[in-house]
Amino acid sequence: MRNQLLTIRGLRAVESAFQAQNPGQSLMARAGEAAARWVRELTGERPDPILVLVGPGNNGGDALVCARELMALGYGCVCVGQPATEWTPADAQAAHAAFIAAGGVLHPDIPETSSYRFSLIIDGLFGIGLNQPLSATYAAWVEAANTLSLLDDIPLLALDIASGLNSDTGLAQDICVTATHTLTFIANKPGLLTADGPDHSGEVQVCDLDIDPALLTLALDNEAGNLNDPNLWADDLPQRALNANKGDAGSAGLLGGSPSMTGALILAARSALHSGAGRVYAAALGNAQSGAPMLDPLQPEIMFRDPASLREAPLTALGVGPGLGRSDVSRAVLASALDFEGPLVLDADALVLLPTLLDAVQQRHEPTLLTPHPGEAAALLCTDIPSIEANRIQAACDIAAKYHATVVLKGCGSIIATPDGRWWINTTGNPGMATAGMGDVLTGITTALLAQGMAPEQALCAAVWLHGAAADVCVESGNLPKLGPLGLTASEVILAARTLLNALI
Ligand SMILES: NC(=O)C1=CN([C@@H]2O[C@H](COP(=O)(O)OP(=O)(O)OC[C@H]3O[C@@H](n4cnc5c(N)ncnc54)[C@H](O)[C@@H]3O)[C@@H](O)[C@H]2O)[C@@H](O)CC1
Ligand SMILES: [K+]
Repeated sequence: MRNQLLTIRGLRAVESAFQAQNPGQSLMARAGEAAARWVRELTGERPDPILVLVGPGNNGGDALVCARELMALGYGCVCVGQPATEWTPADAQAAHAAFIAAGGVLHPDIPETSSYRFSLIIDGLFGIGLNQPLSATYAAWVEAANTLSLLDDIPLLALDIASGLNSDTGLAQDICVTATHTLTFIANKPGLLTADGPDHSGEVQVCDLDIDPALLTLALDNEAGNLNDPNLWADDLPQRALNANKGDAGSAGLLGGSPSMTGALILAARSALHSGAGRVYAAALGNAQSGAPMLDPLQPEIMFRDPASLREAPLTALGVGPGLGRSDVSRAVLASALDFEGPLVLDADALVLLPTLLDAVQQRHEPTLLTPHPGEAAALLCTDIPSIEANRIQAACDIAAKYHATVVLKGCGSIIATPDGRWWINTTGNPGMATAGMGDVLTGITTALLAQGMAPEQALCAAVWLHGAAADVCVESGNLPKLGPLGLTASEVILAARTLLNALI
């Protein structure tokens, strides 16, 4: 259950099902109490006052329940918000009434803090009900909260989701809370994990409010996704029998490397080799006279072929695109690769050329996997990058459906999607990966796992997870030497991914 990612529609369905099954019980009380518990952990007993920002709906109700709990324990709370009106939702009205009855005061604005400091800020302005830009007053409170948190190093705890962040898409409004912690209710949400979400959510804890898991499963709609987690695919990772020979571990082919971009092909091939493929073949566009490599001196295990003869090798998976270029020759090579009767990974320039070969890719009988970054995704859907980033999950699902392919839309919170509309969000990885060659490494890992017999969905989820986790290992502060985020190289990620892969089998 903890791996499920619910859209707003799914969350509303769970809420309704809960209310139908448990009339009179308040999820808001559970949410507010859980928030107060985390505040106590974060601040310790009897700290300086806590600033509580209270919005007009149920998110504000959560904040008032939390404030009332804290006040009962002797905490000073400075609560800022508008009084309840006839339009305030019923649960939130009850929270307002109980707060006032307990002696609480709602301030119309954030008071001057020159004589004291806050120990923590609670963002209870908006949750999943946010459906328009923040008005001037709320925007001013958000900016003040962000500034106080940053300048005074104060924890900023968002209830459910940072105000200003879209729970489905992870898109932040121009003014949006930058939380250091988020306590999210019922289930995890895609908007916390992709696009702007991670930058605005801080440390995320999921509080399921003790909802019966069966009810959650029943109420799930077909839009729900999951976290990409090793439990989904670790059992499917390649195994080596004691009696194995290299033929049992598959043969990965990599095709690309036009004259000015041979490095991309070499990185992909090295990555496939270090991810367990029994044999790795690489073919660069051009010929020896035009400078195409026929040997990688640092990795002489890779067998180079020319593009025309690559398919004569006993390939069990083929990756096309790293350094492919966009020339007529590149397109012709790609068109011919679409006939490959085995799993095919398409990346980089192959993706940019693919819209002109739509029929051919749709008609493939064997699995196709696409690994676009947002720019390549825009080319695949004949749109622009902002349209892709506006709804990354939708974009990944649209590409998967259009090209009949298993897809990863790379970026912060990579989205893996299948043609039947299922999707996962990957949470490994870090900004150190924003460097040339990283995508080629992912192509190599994916092609190698497919070559060794993994199914497309599992292979892509595993490759994306390993790729990000390897980069995380490289930059983790406990691990010396610290290899990034600045200056992390794709080559270093290849080696770390090998270590993680072997730790998981
Ligand atoms: N309904 C339930 O069963 C539960 C709801 N919970 C809380 O309730 C939240 C959802 O509550 P609501 O649906 O009341 O929505 P919110 O509290 O997120 O938003 C309040 C209302 O403000 C209005 N609004 C949206 N954007 C605005 C803007 N920019 N400026 C001014 N007004 C705006 C909308 O009409 C919205 O309904 C969740 O995120 C969660 O925090 C929790 O208490 C758990 C249980
Ligand atoms: K909030």
